[in-house]
Amino acid sequence: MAPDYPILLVVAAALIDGEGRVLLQQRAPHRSMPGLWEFPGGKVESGETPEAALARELEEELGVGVAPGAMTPVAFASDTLDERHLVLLLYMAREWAGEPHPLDASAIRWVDIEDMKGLPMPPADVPLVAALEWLIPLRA
Ligand SMILES: Nc1nc2c([nH]c(=O)n2[C@H]2C[C@H](O)[C@@H](COP(=O)(O)OP(=O)(O)OP(=O)(O)O)O2)c(=O)[nH]1
Repeated sequence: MAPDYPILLVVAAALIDGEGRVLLQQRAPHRSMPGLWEFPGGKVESGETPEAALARELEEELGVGVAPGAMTPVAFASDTLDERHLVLLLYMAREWAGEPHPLDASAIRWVDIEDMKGLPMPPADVPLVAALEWLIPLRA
């Protein structure tokens, strides 16, 4: 039987620009999984709703404001991570206030789905990329 690991609840966002590209950020050298590209977001703190946690993380990490009503839940990932079990809730947003800057990450970049498939990402993100491929309309 699998070990009884505690749940680690994480929220993340796929910010989508007018060309259907998604913003990814590169994990900093002092983090776990350094150098991997991820969706901006982070852990839900005690007493926080997922939407409040995501708004806080996007402000801290990118300096952008996203209203709770502008976040659409789209997919989740479930994966063992070290001695915890990660449950990651992915939201999509097409509107935000401010210009994103890498306040916490090594870098940010806008990528289309094909580019995203070629970037090193955390293992839990693989099914999320597949889900986004279905959700973001292909552009000619
Ligand atoms: N933000 C984000 N986190 C992700 C993704 N995929 C994935 O496995 N994670 C993991 C990495 C972290 O263990 C956790 C998010 O925690 P965090 O961002 O608040 O904290 P952190 O980088 O300091 O995490 P850590 O160094 O303590 O592991 O979720 C993703 O796409 N976005």
